[in-house]
Amino acid sequence: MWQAEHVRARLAALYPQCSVEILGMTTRGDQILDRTLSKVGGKGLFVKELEVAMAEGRADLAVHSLKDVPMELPEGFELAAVLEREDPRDAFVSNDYASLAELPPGAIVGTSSLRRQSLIAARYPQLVIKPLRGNLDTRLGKLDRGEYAAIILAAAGLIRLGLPERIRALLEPEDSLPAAGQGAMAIEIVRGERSDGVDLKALLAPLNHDATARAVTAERKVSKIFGGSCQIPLAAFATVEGTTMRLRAMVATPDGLRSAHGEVAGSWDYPDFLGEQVSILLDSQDAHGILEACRQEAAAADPAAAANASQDA
Ligand SMILES: NCc1[nH]cc(CCC(=O)O)c1CC(=O)O
Repeated sequence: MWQAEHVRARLAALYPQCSVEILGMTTRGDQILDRTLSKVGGKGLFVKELEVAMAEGRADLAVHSLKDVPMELPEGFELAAVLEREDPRDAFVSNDYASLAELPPGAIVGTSSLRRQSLIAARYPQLVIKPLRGNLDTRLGKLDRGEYAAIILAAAGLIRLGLPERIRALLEPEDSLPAAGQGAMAIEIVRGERSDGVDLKALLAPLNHDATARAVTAERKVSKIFGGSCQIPLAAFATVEGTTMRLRAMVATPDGLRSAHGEVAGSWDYPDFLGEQVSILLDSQDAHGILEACRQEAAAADPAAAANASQDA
C-alpha cells in the first residue's frame, strides 16, 4: 500500500488533471503465512490477483516490489516503469545484538528467504535459522516477543515504512548479496494502448529510473537463466557508475556448503549480455550442479511443491 500510494502521489504531481485511485488488494502471497513461499508457488502469488484485476479492467496498473515479480510475465502484460531503487541491502534487526557476528551459538535467526538462509549458514554455521513470514509488523512483533534473537529483512521495506531505526546493521553486498530486483518497485500494465487510446506506458515513462531499470534487467537475466525453481538460493546485484555496470551473482545450496560466485563489469548498454557473462562464470563453478542438488533435495522433502514452485527471494 505504501508503494501504491507513492506511485499515486507521483502521478498526481505529474498529471494534476488526472484522478488516480488506489484499489487495495490482498494477494495469496499475503495470506499464506504458515509456509515458506517456495513451498506454495513462489513469486507469482504476489502478482496474479493484480493481473486479473487489470485484465478485467478494474485496474490500469499494478505496483509491485520487483523482487516479487516473476521473470516471465503472462502474455499481454509488461513492466512499464522501474522506479529508482531504495537501499538494496539486507538489514540485521535485533533488540539484543548489534550484528550477526555477535550472536551466540544456537541463537535463532528468522528468515524465510533461501538466499539469506544459505548465506548465514555458510558464514555462521553455529546459528539456527527459523522460518519467518507475514507483513513487516508481524515479523517485527515475533522478534519483539522473543521468538527470534534476530531477523533479516530487506532494508528497503523498513525504510519505506518509516522504521529505519529498527535496522541494527546493514549487511554489505560482500556478505549478503541482494536478491535480483531487491529495493526496486515496478509498475505493470496491460501491453498496448488502452481501449480509449490512452498510452499508459508513455504516461508512466517519467517514473522510470534509467540506471535502476538497466541494473535490474541484468539481475533478472541471471534469475531467468538459473530460475524456474524457488528451491534455489540465488542472488544478483548490479550497480551503475557513469555508464559502467558491475554485476555480481551467486547461487548456492540452502545449507551454504556449496556455492558459485561471479562478478563482471561492462557497458550499461548490454545488461542482458552481462547477465549471460556472469552466469557463464557461475557455471564454470558448477552452478548447474548446485541447482540440480537443490532440486533433488527439495523434491525429496516435498515432491508436490517442488513441481510447481518458483523463486522466493
Ligand atoms: N519477499 C517479500 C518481499 N518483497 C519485497 C520485500 C522488501 C522490499 C523490497 O525489496 O523492495 C520483501 C520483504 C523482505 O525481503 O524483507
